[in-house]
Amino acid sequence: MLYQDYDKDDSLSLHTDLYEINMMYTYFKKGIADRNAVFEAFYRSEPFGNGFAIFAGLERMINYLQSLHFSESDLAYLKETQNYDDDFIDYLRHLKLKLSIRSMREGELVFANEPLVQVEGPLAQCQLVETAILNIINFQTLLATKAARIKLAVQDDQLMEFGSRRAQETDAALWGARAAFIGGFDSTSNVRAGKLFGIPISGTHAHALVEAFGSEYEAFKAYAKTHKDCVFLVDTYDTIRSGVPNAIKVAREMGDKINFLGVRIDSGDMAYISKQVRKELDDAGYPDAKIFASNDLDETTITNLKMQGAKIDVWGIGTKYITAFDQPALGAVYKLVSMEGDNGQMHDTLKISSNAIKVSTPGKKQVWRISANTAKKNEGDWIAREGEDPTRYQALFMFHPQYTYINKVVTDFTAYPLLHDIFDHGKLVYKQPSLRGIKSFAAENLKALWDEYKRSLNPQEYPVDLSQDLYESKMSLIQDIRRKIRERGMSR
Ligand SMILES: Nc1ncnc2c1ncn2[C@@H]1O[C@H](COP(=O)(O)OP(=O)(O)OP(=O)(O)O)[C@@H](O)[C@H]1O
Ligand SMILES: O=P(O)(O)OC[C@H]1O[C@H](OP(=O)(O)OP(=O)(O)O)[C@H](O)[C@@H]1O
Ligand SMILES: O=C(O)c1cccnc1
Repeated sequence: MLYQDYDKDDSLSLHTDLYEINMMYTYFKKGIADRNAVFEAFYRSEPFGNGFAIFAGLERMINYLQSLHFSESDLAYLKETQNYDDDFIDYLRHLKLKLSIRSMREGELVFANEPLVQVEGPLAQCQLVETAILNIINFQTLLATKAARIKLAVQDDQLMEFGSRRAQETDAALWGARAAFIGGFDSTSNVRAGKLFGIPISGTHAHALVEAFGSEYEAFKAYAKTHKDCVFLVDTYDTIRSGVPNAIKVAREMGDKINFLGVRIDSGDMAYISKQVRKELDDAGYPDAKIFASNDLDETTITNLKMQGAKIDVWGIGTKYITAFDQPALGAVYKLVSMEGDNGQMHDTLKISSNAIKVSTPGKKQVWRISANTAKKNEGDWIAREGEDPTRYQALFMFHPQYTYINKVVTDFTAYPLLHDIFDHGKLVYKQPSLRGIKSFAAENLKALWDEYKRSLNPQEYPVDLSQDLYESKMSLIQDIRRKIRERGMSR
């Protein structure tokens, strides 16, 4: 197939790893494809050494799941390349989403080892959607978290997202712009993201404009005559000697005909230069003109520049945001936690590993956020078996699932569940809030988090605890499996 034949790319159902369809085939042939199963997606450690993550990706996940079907061209391709029998191809032809899905809401604060998405339904369908779900939430959650880190560094300054040219292809630029907005950016330079998602778009101009006119004065003047809002890029030749004086000259000449919003610097020592530029603008009578800065910035450089007293008002962030430069993957996984057996009963499943952190927690679960009523801050999250309700306790015993001697009793608390129903047996039952709603939800959530979990360097570990019942059932399942392995003589 050539790129031109991409009109045949008429569904996202093959956006999965081959092994998922191979497993579906086995389940189908062995008659267990429609057995009920529960999978949960979670990640194992906070990205960027952060103290929290911001969940994102639900919008795209919903779109993907709603349109899930195998097109005739998908089926023809599978038939041509794989040795599947016709009855399986026919089964895929008639596949209709039957899954029940619960998920964190976009903009929710989430933490390592808690289920972010829970998929329940026919085993084969649960398996099919693994790759796309992980693909979507891994990227978008990682990026929304990176955005939140950058937002915490700039505090109340304005943040512009400039990443498209450096993103890992077009989808990443688009959904990365959306995740940036959720995490705290004010605007994006990506016009399509503006059109599709309603994110405010904004931009200045590039060095090319100055080079095209051959002089800063000519370029700024031409721009000013064609635009009301003007930010001039002043570092093409010499920021202090030529860029800023030319910007001021044009601003004076144009007077009220333009809004002289400020100047952008894109190179050099930004602490030193911004202070100089601030003085020039103030002395020229433009104290409200803002200083925009860009050039490989991230939360670390921003924090450092602020420490140096840089006079920067607006931050343009591209490469290091959109590529999640310091940690390019979140590493969320998708694990089977419960499965219908031959007797029709559901039983917990578990993946054991010699690495303690990789031992999954069995059973279908709910995550409860425990919030202290007086402080109005989160005490921690409490993962419980489905049906357990912490609100029935006056005092809640919370303990670290690995170091159980780290524990506390919480009284006077409010508990609320974080996993929400999205699909019920294939039917969408969730109404997505507006993107602005999601953005303010994220900001509100961050207010309920103690500062100790929000600092960018070595934050405190937020408590993600298991209920006593869940802890005990996990321990007893581990013992059971170990015993069975020993009895079968498979262990050393
Ligand atoms: N005062 C400062 N303190 C810390 N980092 C800074 C400071 N000023 C600039 N930076 C950062 O230093 C890095 C290196 O900038 P560099 O010197 O390579 O840019 P430049 O050479 O001036 O510009 P370019 O090569 O893009 O034309 C950039 O990530 C920039 O954001
Ligand atoms: O540095 P980022 O965080 O990625 O922000 C986006 C960069 O894109 C533009 O530069 P361009 O791509 O034209 O190249 P330049 O950096 O060499 O000027 C802009 O001037 C920023 O420097
Ligand atoms: O508008 C800008 O200044 C901009 C947009 C994208 C990349 N760099 C800068």
